Amino acid sequence: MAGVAGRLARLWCSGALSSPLQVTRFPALQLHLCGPAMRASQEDFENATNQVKLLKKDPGNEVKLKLYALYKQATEGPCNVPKPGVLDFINKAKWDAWNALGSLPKETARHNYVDLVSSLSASSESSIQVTPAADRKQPGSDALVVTSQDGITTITLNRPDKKNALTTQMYHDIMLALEAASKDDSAITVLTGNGDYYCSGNDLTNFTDIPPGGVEEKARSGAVLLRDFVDRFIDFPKPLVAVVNGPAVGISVTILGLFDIVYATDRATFHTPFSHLGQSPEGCSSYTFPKIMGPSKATEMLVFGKKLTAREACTQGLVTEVFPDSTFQKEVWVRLKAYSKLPPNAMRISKQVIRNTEKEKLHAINAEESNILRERWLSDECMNAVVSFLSKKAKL
Ligand SMILES: CCCC/C=C/CC(=O)SCCNC(=O)CCNC(=O)[C@H](O)C(C)(C)COP(=O)(O)OP(=O)(O)OC[C@H]1O[C@@H](n2cnc3c(N)ncnc32)[C@H](O)[C@@H]1OP(=O)(O)O
Repeated sequence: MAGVAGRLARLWCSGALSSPLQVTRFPALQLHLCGPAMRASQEDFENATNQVKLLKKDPGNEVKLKLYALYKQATEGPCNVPKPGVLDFINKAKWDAWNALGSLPKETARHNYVDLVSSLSASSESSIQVTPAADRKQPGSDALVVTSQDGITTITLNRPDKKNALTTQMYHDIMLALEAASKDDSAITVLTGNGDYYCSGNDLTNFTDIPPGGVEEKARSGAVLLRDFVDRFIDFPKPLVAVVNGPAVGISVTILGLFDIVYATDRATFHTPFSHLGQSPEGCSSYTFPKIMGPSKATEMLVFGKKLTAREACTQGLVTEVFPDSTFQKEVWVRLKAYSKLPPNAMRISKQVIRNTEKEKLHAINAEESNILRERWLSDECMNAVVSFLSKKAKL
């Protein structure tokens, strides 16, 4: 074990692996994206600040500076902070852009910001429509976008360049988002992905961020995180819908057994390659999958890593309905908007009637699966698989 851990550490030090730190797609936008919550009367403006996060293409520094300046002017008024030093290039460029707007009124700046974002959105072909609740707080990073509209709270995985792989930060943010969604006034909660993938599962670079306590401590804290994460899905009180917009891998597949409805594009695939990765099932799939599809079909997926097409997953009961990719978004959202108009308390209580008898059992299974995985993560089989992927030698 120490040998493989050492190889992992050496590979990391050699720079062969990518950084374990959260990669932010448009770092220059951070300041304005983290701005204060807007009032309801500024809904268009708030929508625009969210749409910026879903742009598929980096708009370039010039546009980012314009967005930054307009955001500052719209929210704080004319620039009256001290000019940064000449060597502080980035902050000076931002200051110059803001200062150049002179005494432009806040309302005009807001209007110009919305116009600029909508022109960028149109050219970036984003397929996701976003209108957040006026007072919704966004999670701590751009990798997750939470919106609320038409009685539906939507949690969107937003790391398309990494196939929406889940970083440690994203697990925490999803937990926070679920917590907030369980209390907000929406009737239905949706999890979906931005880009061509739904989710490629656990971000394998999570394994490279070894704390001072070493790999044992890493495995222990990973198991705690996993257990907490899955517990939130077990306990989620409202109808929970997965809108599977593309291929799904690993934990994003296993937790589908805890969703109430799973809609998939016909482009989606469902893959749980745990043996290939030296790992074992999580997300309560060791219980839900045999129950949903029978033990032998579950074994093909969870033990032998058989990848299912959307239609196969539907035949086996993991997916509720499959839609042609060309009409997927339209059909699914029309359907969900209609469902979201049903009486929310009745839906919540009916879900409880269906799910509550199993809750205790699911929590016990989650605890057991997390413990077993903690051991697996320390195995040579797992470490070799991770090293292999991170050194670009292997893909699924
Ligand atoms: C709390 C802890 C819980 C832990 C439990 C979880 C269990 C699991 O989820 S196990 C499943 C883990 N996932 C994987 O093993 C998938 C690994 N990825 C791949 O095999 C391929 O990337 C994939 C088949 C998904 C897509 O292949 P391609 O279409 O050829 O795309 P790329 O490989 O070029 O991917 C683009 C870009 O994204 C990075 N990527 C994708 N998935 C992951 C991932 N899971 N972890 C880290 N990085 C990922 C990939 O490396 C590419 O990055 P760049 O090379 O920097 O562009």
